Amino acid sequence: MTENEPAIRVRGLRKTYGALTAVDGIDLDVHRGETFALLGPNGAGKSTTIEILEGYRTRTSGEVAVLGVDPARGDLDWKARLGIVLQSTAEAAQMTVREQLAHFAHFYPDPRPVDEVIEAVGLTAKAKTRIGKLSGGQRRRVDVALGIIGRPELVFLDEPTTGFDPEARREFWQLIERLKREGTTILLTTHYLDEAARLGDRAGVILGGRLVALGAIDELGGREARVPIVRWRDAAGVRHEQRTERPAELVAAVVAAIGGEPAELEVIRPSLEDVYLELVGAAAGAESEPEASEPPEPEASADPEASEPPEPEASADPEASDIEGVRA
Ligand SMILES: Nc1ncnc2c1ncn2[C@@H]1O[C@H](COP(=O)(O)OP(=O)(O)OP(=O)(O)O)[C@@H](O)[C@H]1O
Repeated sequence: MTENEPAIRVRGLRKTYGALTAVDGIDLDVHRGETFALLGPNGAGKSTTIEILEGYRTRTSGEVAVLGVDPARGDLDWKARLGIVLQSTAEAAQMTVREQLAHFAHFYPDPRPVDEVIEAVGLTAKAKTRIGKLSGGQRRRVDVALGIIGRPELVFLDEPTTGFDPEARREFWQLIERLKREGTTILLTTHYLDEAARLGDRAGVILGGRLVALGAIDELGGREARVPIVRWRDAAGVRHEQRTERPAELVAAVVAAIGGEPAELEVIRPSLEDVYLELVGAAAGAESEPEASEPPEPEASADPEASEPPEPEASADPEASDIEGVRA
């Protein structure tokens, strides 16, 4: 792959499981060295997308290149350039943390030192503990450690901090920031919007298998969505709310008008979470309305089944069950 080629290039990606369309025509580039957050509610199609990129799932149609390689044809050398943290991983319960990491380090040409990785995920005190005896959050840290032990160019993190306590999440953020500084490309899915905002350079929101918003973290949803809101209560007790690009000016004017401190004054800058919830809410509202762009209308055909045309590739799916393949 060339310098300018994105780390991940996706065009028209579709995935159906029998009659269900889980991914419905996604176009996406993730640039080298960037941290991209893929956001969306449960069942939106994030894991399906990520697992296709990792080579763990076949796609129904579309083009995909990950580090210049089609994941459907990725060999072990290609896999060794990736770091993968799946949503859940079955580790060897009988092995200690250090044994497990040392075992996986052997699969890679230039692994990170085992103890350095153990420290980076905050498991130094548990290095000699059997994995079966770790807490859920501690096991998740082992998953993350396994994902980065091979010094990957590109890391896939599928809900990496689920089950972490707040302190562990902060430590994890520091670890990701370190990977970013080293130039690692990161594709992250998370339900924690503060995490996406803190770590992500850009984000995409996926809903019903479609990418409905894409952009820099602080621009997602458009400029309008980010305009600060000023709220206060006037001397008569009436509540006011106003959106303005110049909140300080407005507050100064209100103070001057009231002749003192306004009651219950708040200046709010909508967060990524506010914008995300608005996007998801708007899409849910639009879904209940008829879509002009998506025929057929009832009168378009005499065929009662014409509203759900069977698609050639949507028939028997050989992998409609579980993830195939193993970690590199
Ligand atoms: N192996 C499978 N067989 C059949 N349907 C599947 C399979 N895997 C996922 N699906 C369906 O595809 C859709 C997308 O699922 P996916 O796991 O990609 O969503 P997600 O966005 O990752 O959700 P979550 O946030 O809950 O992890 C869902 O409706 C899910 O039920």
